[in-house]
Amino acid sequence: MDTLKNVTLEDIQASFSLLREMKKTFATRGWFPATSGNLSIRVRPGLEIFAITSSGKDKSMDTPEDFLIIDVQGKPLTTTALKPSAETLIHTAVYESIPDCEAVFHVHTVPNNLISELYGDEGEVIFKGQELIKAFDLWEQDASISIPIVENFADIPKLAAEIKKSLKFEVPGVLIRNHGIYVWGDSDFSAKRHLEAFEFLFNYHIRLLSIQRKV
Ligand SMILES: CSC[C@@H](O)[C@@H](O)C(=O)COP(=O)(O)O
Ligand SMILES: [Zn+2]
Repeated sequence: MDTLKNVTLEDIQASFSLLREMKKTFATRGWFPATSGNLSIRVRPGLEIFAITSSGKDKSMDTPEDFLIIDVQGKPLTTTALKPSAETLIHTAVYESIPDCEAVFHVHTVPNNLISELYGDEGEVIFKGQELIKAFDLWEQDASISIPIVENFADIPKLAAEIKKSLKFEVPGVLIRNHGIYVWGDSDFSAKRHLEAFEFLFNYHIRLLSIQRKV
């Protein structure tokens, strides 16, 4: 098991400041309504030590209590009164399933909730014919991407197991019905790129449907 001895204080501070910047950027976009959302990153490549947002905080505020360090079981690795995100097991499920995963981001937005509800019965939503699909490293002319949608179980271990079962190696995201999206990447940069691309596709699709008066 990886312990805190494997990382330096600088590693931890760097991961906290990276999460702080990301949190600020997403909060400015209104992606953390009502304390929702959570973010994590691997503190050092190859180690199962992660920085994650603490539970129940207003993610648009910047405080000294916003982040803590956990292991791959989701247990805090420091003595702290802070609680890791209530959805920590989803983060650890993704890190366990995707070997090169370095960052996992979760946001609740109206477009991602609408898409998850519109296509929830199908268990997936497929996008094609959009330039932004290239953000997922899909470069072919008729590339398409299918994003899995899972039901929103209140029981987090069950939800995490469901996500683990549904996630696809080549698609860096899963929608949870009427809840939000989890995305990841092999760096914080690519996880952010994936999240922005997903949200663009969702926004576009909802707006197109409403212009066409289909919703
Ligand atoms: C009203 S906040 C929604 C939460 O239940 C949850 O879905 C969420 O995203 C934030 O939980 P958190 O424990 O703060 O990480
Ligand atoms: Zn959530």
